[in-house]
Amino acid sequence: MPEFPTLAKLAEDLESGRTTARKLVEACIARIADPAGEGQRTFLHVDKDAALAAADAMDGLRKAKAAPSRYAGIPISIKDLFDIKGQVTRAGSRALDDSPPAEQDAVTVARLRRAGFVVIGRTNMTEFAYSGIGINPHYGTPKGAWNRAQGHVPGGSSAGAAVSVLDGMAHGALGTDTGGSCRIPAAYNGIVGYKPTQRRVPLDGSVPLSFSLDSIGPLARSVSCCAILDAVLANEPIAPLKPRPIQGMRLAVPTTIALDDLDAEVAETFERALKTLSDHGAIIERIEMAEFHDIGPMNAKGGFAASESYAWHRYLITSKGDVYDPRVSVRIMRGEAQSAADYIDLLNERRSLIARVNARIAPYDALVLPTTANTPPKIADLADDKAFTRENLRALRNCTLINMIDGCAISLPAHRQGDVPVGLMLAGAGGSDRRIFELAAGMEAVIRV
Ligand SMILES: NC(=O)CC[C@H](N)C(=O)O
Repeated sequence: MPEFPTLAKLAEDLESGRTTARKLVEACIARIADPAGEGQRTFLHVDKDAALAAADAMDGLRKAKAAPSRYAGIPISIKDLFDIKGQVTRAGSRALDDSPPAEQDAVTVARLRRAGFVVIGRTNMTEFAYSGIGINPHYGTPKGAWNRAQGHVPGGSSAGAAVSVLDGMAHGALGTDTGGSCRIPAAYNGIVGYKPTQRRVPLDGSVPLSFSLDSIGPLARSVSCCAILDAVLANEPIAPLKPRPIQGMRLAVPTTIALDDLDAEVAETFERALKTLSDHGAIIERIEMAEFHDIGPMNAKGGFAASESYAWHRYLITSKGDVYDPRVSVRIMRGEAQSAADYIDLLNERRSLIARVNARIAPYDALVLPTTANTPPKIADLADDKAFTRENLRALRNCTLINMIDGCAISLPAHRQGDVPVGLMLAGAGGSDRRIFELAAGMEAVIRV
């Protein structure tokens, strides 16, 4: 598989004139169009003319020394969940086909454009962002990085986002993460995915799954690529990332739930990464997190996603229910049975959970855990609903813990070159985004021995 450049390398090449925005966009479009590749299933829409026009505009500004940032002209992909002015937002569904085109860009899309990034197209996703697996029965499922001849899932819901970065069809991707949807596809494809503290990045102009948990984040090829995109999304200055030395990092491994039922490759890779970190001087403590036991019962009636998505879908699903993926509609309809009191209980229980977990993890720099319990399953093995449900839960379980505690987290590739991709997740309390980036930058190079 070819190694594609980081945003820093692309910025250097643009600055020195070794490449241009037009060349970058043309190369991405050619890769998307390659009939032997995954482009057809990765993108739901590519506006070639608009991307080329934006690229030429950035090349012009750079020549005039007026580029809006060092990254101006770099093509990025946008998950189909976001509004792009003039385009219909379908959220990976057919139920929104008759919707009018968006009148304006989502706030996050507008921020990326303001920094000069070029929108290359809309990426495929699981319908309405449900599931961590990445299967879409309406538009096809892009094959993930692992064992392409056999066809393994890309992870989801930001499935096309991850594959677009993996295959050089874009150099960064805009995704969303409600229960792992930036981190899972990143882990399954050997790239980096980031879930920010929810409140840092505005949700305006994106289709909600669960507005309490939805977070908007990047998928890209390195920690610093994600930090750059995250800064743009949060409307913060793009500050150079100072990697934290591993020596002296205080890391906690939650032994409750997070290490249950791991595939052998996940367990081995995780333990090897911990050993490497400890050899480099990290102080690693395995801690019980009894609070995590509360989360399963909290979600027994479908959790926030059921009531919040049901509120959004209830009219649409009455008229268009037949075109929904039944695996999605069955989960949305769980919201019908939740009462207002159930929902209020959930809000209160979550508030208490966040306070207790934050107190427990306060002495540590970060939590460290496997991003997913499983390695990417074969697409063909998930035709059976039971197998799908089981693997979906194993994909989502660890990531969801962090959405429930209103935290932030990054998934880093931890496997050896050539092995099945396995992600290592570093997570912190809400608001510790900068620290998580600095810690991740410090360990990124050494954990992939
Ligand atoms: N969008 C996501 O992050 C997936 C999360 C969602 N909790 C699901 O179960 O499908």
